[in-house]
Amino acid sequence: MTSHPYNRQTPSVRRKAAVAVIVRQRRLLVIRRSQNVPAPGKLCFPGGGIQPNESEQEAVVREIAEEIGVSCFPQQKIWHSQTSWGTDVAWWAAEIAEDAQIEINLDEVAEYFWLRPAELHAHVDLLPSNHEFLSAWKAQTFTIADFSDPFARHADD
Ligand SMILES: Nc1nc2c([nH]c(=O)n2[C@H]2C[C@H](O)[C@@H](COP(=O)(O)OP(=O)(O)OP(=O)(O)O)O2)c(=O)[nH]1
Repeated sequence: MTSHPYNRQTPSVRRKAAVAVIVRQRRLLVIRRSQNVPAPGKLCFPGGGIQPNESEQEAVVREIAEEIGVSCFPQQKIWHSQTSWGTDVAWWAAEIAEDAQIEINLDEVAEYFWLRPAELHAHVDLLPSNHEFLSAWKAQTFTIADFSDPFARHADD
């Protein structure tokens, strides 16, 4: 048996998820998953499973409201992947208001951070599929508006 964090899911059930990539001042909004959810303690983006009859954008909006208590505005689908445990993940660039007050739902989220892509890439607790996302970004498989060279050192870093 493999030991990935989601291996208790039935392989024949293809699940879909949508996550929000939220950027502020060259940093990404990252959550640490609580102890009550699969992959406890891992770092990832806010997001989650898409419910039946829900669009990817609707799932992003709902999950971000549930997890971090803010309104979120999906802008563009930037990537799509399939995890090693068979979940289809849609990666959406999304915005929150500059003055949005983040209030995490402690049932699902232990804490949140704003991290540079390089810091996240090097983090030992990063969810493996998010590592793949960062590698694809680094390889310019996709781009994110106003953030063309995410791993370059910057004067403000
Ligand atoms: N939330 C989130 N899920 C991610 C990321 N990267 C990634 O591969 N996933 C995968 C893990 C899961 O297979 C799926 C959604 O996970 P989840 O556990 O957050 O979703 P959820 O709370 O809605 O779970 P459920 O209620 O649908 O069972 O997407 C990410 O950055 N954030």
